[in-house]
Amino acid sequence: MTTLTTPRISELQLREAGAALAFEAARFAGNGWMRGTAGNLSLVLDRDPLRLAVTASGLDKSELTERDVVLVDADGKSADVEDPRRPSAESGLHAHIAARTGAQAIFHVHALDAVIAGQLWPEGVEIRDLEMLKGIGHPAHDTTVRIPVIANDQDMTVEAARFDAVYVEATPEVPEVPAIIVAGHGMYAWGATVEAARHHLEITEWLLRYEVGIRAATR
Ligand SMILES: CSC[C@@H](O)[C@@H](O)C(=O)COP(=O)(O)O
Ligand SMILES: [Zn+2]
Repeated sequence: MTTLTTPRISELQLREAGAALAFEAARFAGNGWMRGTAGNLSLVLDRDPLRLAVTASGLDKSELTERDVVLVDADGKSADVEDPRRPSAESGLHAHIAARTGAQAIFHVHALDAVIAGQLWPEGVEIRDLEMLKGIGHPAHDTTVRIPVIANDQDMTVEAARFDAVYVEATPEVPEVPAIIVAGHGMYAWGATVEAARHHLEITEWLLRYEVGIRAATR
């Protein structure tokens, strides 16, 4: 059995996280958002110190099993000395989003509409007057919600800094926007539970699909 460097996290916890993430990945792959090896998913298992289960790198995301996760630390580095597998190349940004937002689940997919939206609106995608906005915690009317866009980089410390430059924390009046687009790459969404992160991902993708579609239809 693997000896985890964080004794509070058991092999069973890691497997359960792996099973939950494999289930979500199969669903998202079915939507065409995780083609081939694209995308990665994570779940926070401990806060102090921060530990996440993140999908292992380079795997076909449509056929993950409960074993296909790696335990990582706050820098996105493997926290399991005995696990030879590489965690997702984007683990560092997952860990940063978990730390910065307090989210428990962070999902990254290569949804095509997110990439097109990031190209069309590099300053952020402004959305208003759609009922589906309520699905990411915002009013359907009389307010404009901006999905932030950051540039792509292979260095996750660069991406983390770009995240901080656009992320707006919730206030008592205005909730956070639980999603971000990475230009030329894909999108991230997060939430307090696996289900909340999934809902935020699916609803944001719908909103982006609408914006891209209405733009094409009215040109
Ligand atoms: C077509 S895979 C592109 C990868 O570089 C990356 O962006 C990605 O989403 C998957 O990386 P991974 O390291 O497997 O988690
Ligand atoms: Zn990616």
